[in-house]
Amino acid sequence: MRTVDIWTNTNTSQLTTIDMTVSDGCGKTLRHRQVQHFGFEFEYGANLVDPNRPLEHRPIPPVCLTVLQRLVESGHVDRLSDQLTVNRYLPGQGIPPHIDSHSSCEEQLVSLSLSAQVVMDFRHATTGQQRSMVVPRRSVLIMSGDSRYIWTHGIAPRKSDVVPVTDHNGHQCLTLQRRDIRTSFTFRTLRQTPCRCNGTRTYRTCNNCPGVELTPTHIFTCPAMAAALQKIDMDPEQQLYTPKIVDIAASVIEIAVSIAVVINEGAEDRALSVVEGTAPRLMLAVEVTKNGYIGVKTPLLTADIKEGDAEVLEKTYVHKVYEDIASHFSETRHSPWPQVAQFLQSLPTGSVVLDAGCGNGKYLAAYGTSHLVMTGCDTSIGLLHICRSKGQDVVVADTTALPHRSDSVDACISIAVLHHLATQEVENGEGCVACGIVMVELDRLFNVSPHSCDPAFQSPEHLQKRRLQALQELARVLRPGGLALVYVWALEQDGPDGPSKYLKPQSIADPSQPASNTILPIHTNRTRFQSQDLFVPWKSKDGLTVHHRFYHVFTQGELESLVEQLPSDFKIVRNFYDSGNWCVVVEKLPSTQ
Ligand SMILES: O=C(O)CCC(=O)C(=O)O
Ligand SMILES: [Fe+2]
Repeated sequence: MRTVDIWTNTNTSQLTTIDMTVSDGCGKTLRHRQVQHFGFEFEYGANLVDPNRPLEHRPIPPVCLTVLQRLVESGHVDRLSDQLTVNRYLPGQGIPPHIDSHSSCEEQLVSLSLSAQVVMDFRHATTGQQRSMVVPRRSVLIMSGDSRYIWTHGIAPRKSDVVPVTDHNGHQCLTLQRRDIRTSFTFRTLRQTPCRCNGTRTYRTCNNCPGVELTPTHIFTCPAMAAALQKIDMDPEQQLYTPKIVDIAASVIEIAVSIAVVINEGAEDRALSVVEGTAPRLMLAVEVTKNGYIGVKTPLLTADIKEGDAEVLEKTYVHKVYEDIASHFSETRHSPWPQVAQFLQSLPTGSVVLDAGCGNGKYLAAYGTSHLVMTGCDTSIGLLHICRSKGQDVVVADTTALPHRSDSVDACISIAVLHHLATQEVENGEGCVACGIVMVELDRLFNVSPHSCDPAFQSPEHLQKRRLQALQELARVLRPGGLALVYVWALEQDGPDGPSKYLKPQSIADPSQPASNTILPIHTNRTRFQSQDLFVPWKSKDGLTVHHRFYHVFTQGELESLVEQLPSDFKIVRNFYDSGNWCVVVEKLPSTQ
């Protein structure tokens, strides 16, 4: 795969002549994006081009062919196309993973990107290998060979992408970049020569229904699927789409062969619509490989990703990572921190205590706490399994939306949780100062109204919103007179007793400037933090995979200023620094009524 820049000396303004209005049946507003076809219609649902139905009144605009001609002349593309699809994506929209039909279209696919960059995800249909690639604005992506036939391509429906960048010190970092409206031009050529794949790519026959092809539609109507789910005591419409999907997928697939989405030959729009009708959160993708074999199973995050940057960061770089590393992480988390244990030990006998973000439950059974009634919650199913195996009382819950009743617990602890909550404060160097959205000239040419940033995004309250929300939830569930202990990781790793144990003995202060807000640096473990928002790497046990966890490390006073935003019946009774963490004990004042 190569990306090619062809824009130098090209008059891109001519492309404004492309009419995106949805007027004559060739344009469509799909759930995911707006689409316009030229030359022939590419029928996304059926994944085919009908060669007998040319769009006579809608030929490919000459200006588009001129651009393509340049690519032919430069030897990048082998011929001019006869079919063009223009896709326009708003931030939050995408295209499901798919392989464009090869029975209808020749091998080479050309996709021209205007307006804004996006991250495109590729996945190898047989090995499951995944690659994400930034497709720059004003670039041409040419797919042929394996990238055309064996790798699926897709754009996740979200409002921002995490992309690799190099900071001013030459360090590799990841940065969160908001998406902007993007328009792509996909050129296809109707098939005239036999496909190289020799027709091996067919749907597999359903194990349950002899002679019936396992198309996406069939998967959702096959009685075997419902029966298989029943066998493992699952309601197909409800529980299938829970975070548990990762654990249960393997056993279900053994029984039913296939559940959920088949990504195949562009029939994905249909498959996904079936799923989205019933799936608010997670879905399972089953890929059909080149040989019609149903293989890779992948949990995909869907709807929630659209909600905003903070959720993207937390879901991808906190929740998913803890899910992936749960057992290894748990092995490294044994000893309760002494001051947390002391706090628990000091509580009156019979106190009901909530550990919000309990991880592997190390405080739920800490030494000297048998006089307490402990309950925990976390987002990681893997870690909660570990708690359950120890007989601990836990539920799945996000700390920003606790399921517990108001005024219901005598005390709560939130240890090393708030610093995983992201906000929208990550900025981009260009464009709007508050959110980094950059308007580029082509958007205006396409008649899109200029970006105007929501002023609410700029207020300090907004920037702290999710961390404050978590504190508010602790405050809500606490009974009047109850106490909450909160620990967050400190930016400052040098306390009154010298450098924290986290730092390597030889670690020296980094002389470089703190990284600007535009990038989220990848932190070097056991060194001092250079930035408040960062990714902290976690190496898998075999050393082969590095996961990145998002952190917002707190500066001195930041936690207190959050607590001060709680209603006036909350009072800080103690604030202190403990081994690289900022800590507060907060009391919900007894009711005066
Ligand atoms: O927007 C893009 O670049 C990809 C479009 C695409 O994959 C398609 O139309 O089949
Ligand atoms: Fe495609």
